[in-house]
Amino acid sequence: MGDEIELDITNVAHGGVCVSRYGGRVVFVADTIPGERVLARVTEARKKSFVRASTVRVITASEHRREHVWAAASLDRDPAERAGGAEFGHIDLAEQRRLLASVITDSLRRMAGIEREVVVEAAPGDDECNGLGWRTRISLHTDAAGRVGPYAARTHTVVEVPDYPLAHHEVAMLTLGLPGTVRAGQTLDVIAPSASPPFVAVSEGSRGPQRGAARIRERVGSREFELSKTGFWQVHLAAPDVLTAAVQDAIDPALFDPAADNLDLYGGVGLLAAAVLDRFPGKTRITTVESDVLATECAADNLADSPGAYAQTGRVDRYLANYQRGATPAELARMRAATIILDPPRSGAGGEVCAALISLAPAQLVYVACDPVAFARDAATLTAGGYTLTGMRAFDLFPHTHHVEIVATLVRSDLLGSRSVSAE
Ligand SMILES: C[S@@+](CC[C@H](N)C(=O)[O-])C[C@H]1O[C@@H](n2cnc3c(N)ncnc32)[C@H](O)[C@@H]1O
Repeated sequence: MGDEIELDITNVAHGGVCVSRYGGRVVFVADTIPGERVLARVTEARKKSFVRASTVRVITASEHRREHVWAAASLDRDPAERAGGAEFGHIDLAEQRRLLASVITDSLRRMAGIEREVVVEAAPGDDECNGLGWRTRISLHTDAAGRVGPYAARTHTVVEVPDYPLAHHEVAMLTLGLPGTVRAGQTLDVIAPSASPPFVAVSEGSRGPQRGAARIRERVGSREFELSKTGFWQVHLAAPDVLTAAVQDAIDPALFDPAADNLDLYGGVGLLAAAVLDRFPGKTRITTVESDVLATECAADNLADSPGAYAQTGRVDRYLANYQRGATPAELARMRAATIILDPPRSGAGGEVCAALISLAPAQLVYVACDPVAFARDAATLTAGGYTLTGMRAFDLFPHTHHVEIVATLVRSDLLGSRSVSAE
């Protein structure tokens, strides 16, 4: 710990760090780029197999190195004081996307044995503003010394910063007038919805505020969605539109049966169910399954104009297990004809949910993933269980960070090339 060592950086790893080797051990190095030689300080050495380090000085710079978009996260600060949340901000945007693509490709090859190239696509408008101003939500924290700010990278240490260049301008404006009477251990969620006034929600602890009945509104195309004040919503300004269009494109229309038991798993307030209903208007049936009661109530209201839409509160694993236990032969047939959208949290759907999906055997899955490694693990299970990855796109919905969104189609392998599928 604390040693400074010279390292040749060979590769990018998942999590916004790069890889080097030193004395036979793998080193995960922050704030660098493959191809660079850097002086790095060891910040964690608890494990035998690897250590962590942060770049202190660049000895040989990559051609892709740029001045960091956020001075508070740059090499000018001591590693312990660098703001978290912009770990790729020193790399040009095109190279950031190539690195994200290689993490996706490598994960799929290594974990699922799937060879597939992918291009990480920019969100509309991001290239024009160098990937800044997209965050409609930020979480800040407070400490006993009276500091208010983000956590330093990979820590729970609050650091003060003079600006928030990734934040939407309404969020950035609000950070200038944060409540002056904060106490240690509070979280301040600064939020700029697209169809409600911006606001700050103050809560105790780092687990986010208690949700209340108060709602805000977000606009996506010609639709408006209600959600509880600090409920889940896509963070990038353009993400709801981008994901709506991507999910609509990802559904194979030849395999879509409006009368099937179509599902929007991890459905939140119904954004992706609405995408399905708008793509296949009329009598389409779809149920959102979401564990957050307030989000489900909002989903029911948001989808109320579609008679075939239903919102169910519950954990996805339990919902699928109950379905399997109680389904009639007709229901099982409607499930085999179904299109299932799933948009799980970062940890992915996991083995139990994938096993239930394999057993229920819906015609096609549209998997929206925010973690390439969790996605690759689930893709391995699903492809071993009778699905084929037929399409995959990736989107840079978190510029200057290591996060990336994947939208993939997995079709039941016996249906490949089918002209249509029906529950009848
Ligand atoms: C990535 S968000 C997606 C929400 C929605 N699809 C959207 O785009 O707005 C994941 C959602 O899954 C919910 N969730 C997390 N674990 C769950 C589980 N085991 N069962 C059901 N919902 C879950 C969260 O509350 C959250 O709303």
